[in-house]
Amino acid sequence: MLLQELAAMLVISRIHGDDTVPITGIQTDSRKVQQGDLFICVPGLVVDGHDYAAQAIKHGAAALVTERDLQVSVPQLIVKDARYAMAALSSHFYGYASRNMKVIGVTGTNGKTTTTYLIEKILSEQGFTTGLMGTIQMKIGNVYTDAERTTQEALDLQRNLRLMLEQGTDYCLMEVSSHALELGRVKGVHFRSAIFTNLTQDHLDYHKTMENYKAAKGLLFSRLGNEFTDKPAARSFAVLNADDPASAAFSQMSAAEVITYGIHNECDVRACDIQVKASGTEFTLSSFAGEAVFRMKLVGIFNVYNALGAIASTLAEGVPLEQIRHSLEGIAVVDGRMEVVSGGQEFLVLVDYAHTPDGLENALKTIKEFALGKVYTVFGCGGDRDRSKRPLMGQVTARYSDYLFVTSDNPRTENPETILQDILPGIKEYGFPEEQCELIVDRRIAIQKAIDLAGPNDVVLIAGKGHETYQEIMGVKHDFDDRLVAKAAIRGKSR
Ligand SMILES: CC(=O)N[C@H]1[C@@H](OP(=O)(O)OP(=O)(O)OC[C@H]2O[C@@H](n3ccc(=O)[nH]c3=O)[C@H](O)[C@@H]2O)O[C@H](CO)[C@@H](O)[C@@H]1O[C@H](C)C(=O)N[C@@H](C)C(=O)N[C@H](CCC(=O)O)C(=O)O
Ligand SMILES: Nc1ncnc2c1ncn2[C@@H]1O[C@H](COP(=O)(O)OP(=O)(O)OP(=O)(O)O)[C@@H](O)[C@H]1O
Ligand SMILES: N[C@H](CCC[C@H](N)C(=O)O)C(=O)O
Ligand SMILES: [Mg+2]
Repeated sequence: MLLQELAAMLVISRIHGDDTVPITGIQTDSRKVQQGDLFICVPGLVVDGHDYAAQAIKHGAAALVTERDLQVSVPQLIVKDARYAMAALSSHFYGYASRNMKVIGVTGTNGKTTTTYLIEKILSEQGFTTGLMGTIQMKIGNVYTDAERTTQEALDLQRNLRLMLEQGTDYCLMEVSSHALELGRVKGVHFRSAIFTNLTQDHLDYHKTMENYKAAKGLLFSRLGNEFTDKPAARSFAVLNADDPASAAFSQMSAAEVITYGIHNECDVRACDIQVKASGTEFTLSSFAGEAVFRMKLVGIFNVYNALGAIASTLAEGVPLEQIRHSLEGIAVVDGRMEVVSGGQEFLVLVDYAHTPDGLENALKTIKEFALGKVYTVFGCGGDRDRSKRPLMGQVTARYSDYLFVTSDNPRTENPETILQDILPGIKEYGFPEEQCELIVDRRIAIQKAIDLAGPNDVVLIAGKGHETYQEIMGVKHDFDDRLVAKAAIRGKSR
């Protein structure tokens, strides 16, 4: 493709130098540039991509996209907004793949990964080829790769959507984070439907206020369904949680057909007679497509919400209710979400990815519904992330636990001890007994202690890391898997 063809994607742009230079690839990281690539200089929050232009040229960049004239030897496409250019040029370069498959986006504070997994299971069992993009991994065809981020940058995202299309993908299930919406990572993606799970506190380090955070989530819905069509395959749907107050605004800003789900408020797909047990969850579903009793192995009332979002969106795709039920009942666990660790012990050990105040409250409330003995909670808070959620996480764990082990969860560049001290005020404020709370920086020791203390009928919740297989300290990822550490602790339990 010639540089001039890409330049034509932006009205406000000008080329310095030869506009007929061929472009064979696009890169935004100078370290990855190869001969013939177009290097887009992105001004970041940490460094400025313009400072890496020389390195990109040294690696063979055929041209640059910049926000200012850099006086360089290669042709330059000067644009107003490099991030916008990244989305627009990548969409064009990779042939607008999302227009030729159905992309289902899931946004919300908690439940995105789970909901995408449930939908993926239902649709693949209908014989559709599915792709996944989210926190745990990406699936293209039958190949799974570990994910670095929940939602990729526009360049990688467009490239991967293209690869999915080439593998014959019918449906791409995509987690859409608020960072992604705010930073324009999904600009240009044509969404078939968008699902909203819930909005509670997280990421205030980045968004600053809950209003901004909500507005970022809203972007997904404001872009849906701008035309009516008599072709069912071309319609779009906004699938909203009727029990979350943010849904009203999202409903208003979307032109797509709205389908609501929930438990408490009036809605289109509703669960009632819910029973939560350690072995699973049961509920009766009433919907525009009929009624059915669901007996899921997934634990927790929050998983009823995730199931409802999945049911509503797949009913919209025309999947028969009975088959949705069959698929959902077949799912034993979503990796690292309320995952049972068994080593023959007389108490229940659960590894869960709850890493927000609301996520923890949901996980613990669920445990309280079936726990016969005491509840031991091992948890921490991520470094370089929303600090204001730390005391709130302390408070909520104190409310529902008998023993607390406050420990590290990816301190990243922060001092681990400081993070624990940020959590403590919430625990104290609740009036939690001091002798039942320990601050232990080493997560392995914290897990061992909780398991050593637990007795018959007790429950140990190890929260925050779920599927993660590392502990990130000072930019280094050390091997660490809560499930393996818990298993070893059960084996080594001091009697
Ligand atoms: C806040 C945020 O999302 N930041 C992302 C953003 O960073 P940035 O704009 O500050 O970029 P930067 O690091 O300053 O670099 C600027 C440019 O210089 C380039 N560069 C840099 C160094 C070099 O040697 N050569 C070079 O060309 C970079 O490739 C980049 O294009 O662009 C970077 C490059 O793509 C991302 O790595 C970075 O993600 C950071 C690491 C991150 O941690 N993001 C998290 C918060 C995130 O996105 N989380 C969400 C939500 C999680 C959830 O709730 O599930 C997610 O979707 O994962
Ligand atoms: N619908 C829900 N409502 C509240 N909490 C939930 C819900 N679903 C899951 N959780 C809790 O949140 C944790 C994370 O779930 P999941 O990974 O599905 O969310 P996510 O939105 O993908 O998170 P992330 O923002 O990290 O990508 C779970 O382990 C569980 O404790
Ligand atoms: N996607 C979330 C995951 C947090 C998981 C937790 N283990 C942590 O490191 O804080 C984030 O980046 O904020
Ligand atoms: Mg996720």
